[in-house]
Amino acid sequence: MPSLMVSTASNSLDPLFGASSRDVLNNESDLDSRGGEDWDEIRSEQRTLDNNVVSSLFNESGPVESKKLPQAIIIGVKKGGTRALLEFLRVHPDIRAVGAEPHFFDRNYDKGLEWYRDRMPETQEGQITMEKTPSYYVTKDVPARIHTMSPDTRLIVVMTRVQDFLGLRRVVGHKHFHFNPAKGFPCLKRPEGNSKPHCLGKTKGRIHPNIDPEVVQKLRDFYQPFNRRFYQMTGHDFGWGSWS
Ligand SMILES: Nc1ncnc2c1ncn2[C@@H]1O[C@H](COP(=O)(O)OS(=O)(=O)O)[C@@H](OP(=O)(O)O)[C@H]1O
Repeated sequence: MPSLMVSTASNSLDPLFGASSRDVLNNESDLDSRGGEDWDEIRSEQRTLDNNVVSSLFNESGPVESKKLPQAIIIGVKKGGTRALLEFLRVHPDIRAVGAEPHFFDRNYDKGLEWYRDRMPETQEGQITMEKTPSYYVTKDVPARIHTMSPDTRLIVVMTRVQDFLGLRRVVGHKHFHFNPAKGFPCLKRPEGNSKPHCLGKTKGRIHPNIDPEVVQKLRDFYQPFNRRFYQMTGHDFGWGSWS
């Protein structure tokens, strides 16, 4: 299970963004934000989840709702399981999230905060508004921009293992998940009823190529000093590169 790093926008993430890393991944195909089949698939996944899972946990006759700027943003990392994390989080009744990646702080910043707010779902008092755009992690201007919006925004980075965060009530648990051996990861299921568990689509759970062990070793050696710096910053040794 991936883990999370949680920070607030007042904690600078600049050390993570070397000048050369600026926008380095923005030209890659972005399966969560491009048009076409993947997009449709995610939109339809979104609808299914909204209809089948989330809405069943909401009280329709609740107080008046309004759109708010996000208090928590999953900013990375790409391919770190950010979609799964967001979908799992939004099962919680105190979390409302926008399905599509808004890319506000990297690509759409000139559209302004009202444009951004308008992308967000309606929320009731006490609910947390969230979004995820993993390319924020590799865009140098993003931390300062989020800080300008609100220094209290929670920034979430998927690392290697899950910890408690956001101070949520314990509502979501094992009963909401089913491990799918073919996919190799857990999928959402409704705790009540016996409908089929809902897995994210074919862009998740790709078959990985075998990588030459020499190349793997080169990558480990290359990243070792960066990992060490990161362990120092976070005060936690993640042990990356030490497994065989
Ligand atoms: N439970 C669950 N559901 C769905 N996907 C899961 C899950 N757990 C991990 N993963 C793996 O997360 C990888 C995709 O990460 P992201 O959603 O962050 O991708 S993206 O950057 O937004 O395109 C993707 O990895 P790859 O298949 O290697 O691409 C998924 O397999």
